[in-house]
Amino acid sequence: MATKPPSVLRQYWSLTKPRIVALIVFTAVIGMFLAVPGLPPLRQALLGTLGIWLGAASASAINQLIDSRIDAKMARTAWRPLVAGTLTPRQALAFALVLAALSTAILWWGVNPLTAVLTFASLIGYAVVYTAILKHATPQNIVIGGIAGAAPPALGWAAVTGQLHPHALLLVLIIFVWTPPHFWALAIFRREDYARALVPMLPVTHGVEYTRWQIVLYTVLLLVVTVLPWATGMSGLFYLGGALVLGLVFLWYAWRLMDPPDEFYAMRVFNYSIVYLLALFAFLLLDHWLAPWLQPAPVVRLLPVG
Ligand code: HEM
Ligand SMILES: CC(C)=CCC/C(C)=C/CC/C(C)=C/COP(=O)(O)OP(=O)(O)O
Repeated sequence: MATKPPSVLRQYWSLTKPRIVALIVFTAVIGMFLAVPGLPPLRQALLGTLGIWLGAASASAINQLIDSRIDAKMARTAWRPLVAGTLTPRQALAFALVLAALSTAILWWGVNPLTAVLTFASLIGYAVVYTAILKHATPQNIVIGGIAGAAPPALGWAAVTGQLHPHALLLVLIIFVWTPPHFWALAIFRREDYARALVPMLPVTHGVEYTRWQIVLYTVLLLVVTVLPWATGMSGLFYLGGALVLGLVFLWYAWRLMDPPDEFYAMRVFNYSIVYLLALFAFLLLDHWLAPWLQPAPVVRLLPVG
């Protein structure tokens, strides 16, 4: 019996890289919650989430449109709708433009112009600067391009406060430093794909051994950077404990990758990177909510009467 082809709706859905965008939106939502005590204003939070999600989804669709020729050469991406021909480039472009316009309109009029501008800049940063230029120009492509993927917590923060606070930039810094170990672990496993598609990813240009060292170095840096929310007074000891445990496990994974038990081990490191970021941001939020209860009780001074 022939299997039914996936519906058109599903094709458009996959154009938005839904699982990656889900984690991106999750970090934006945490940014919103951390920006204010208690709950963020409902309208800004809902419209902000929708606008950021549409912006990231549009960027992903443009990325697939620009990349369709290299996606065709890679086993991991050869099934994508623009490669398989189940969607035409014209359909993908129209879809991406509608999402980008909706994102900008919702954020500009429903949230604030700052969030609209920053989200649009992230969209261009990923869809154009990273995909069309950096990806083919330098093995540092994902380090520089990582700024766009790291921006969402600041977008969420700006959505509910109308400002960019240094604490929001700290969250951006964390994702920025997380991106190289996240991606290079996958790139080690998929290096033949990238070599075939002539994309200068680090394991192709500098070899696997060098890339493993870079992963270890960035993971150490990540451990240091994740202490900063506690060191600057943004988060408490509950967060710090979680960040240190998660970070040390990441470091252990990265260190084992230097001499891996099998060739699939790099994918285990990659999968852990995703669990790591989810859990780290969950710790930030829980710590933020638990703070009033975890604060040491104020010392009551008994003043002598009279
Ligand atoms: C320049 C920055 C980044 C690069 C180059 C990158 C690269 C990749 C690649 C190549 C994949 C595999 C996708 C697939 O097979 O379809 C992936 C998966 C993933 N990435 Fe990233 N990524 C980046 C940033 C981010 C950011 C900022 C997040 C979220 C905050 C993220 C979350 C994820 C998730 C959740 C997956 C798993 C998707 C799934 O299981 O289907 N990535 N990434
Ligand atoms: C507006 C906004 C918040 C934008 C966020 C930008 C965004 C969606 C970043 C994700 C980064 C990412 C998935 C890179 C992988 O692209 P790739 O081309 O290297 O991966 P591929 O080979 O799987 O296509």
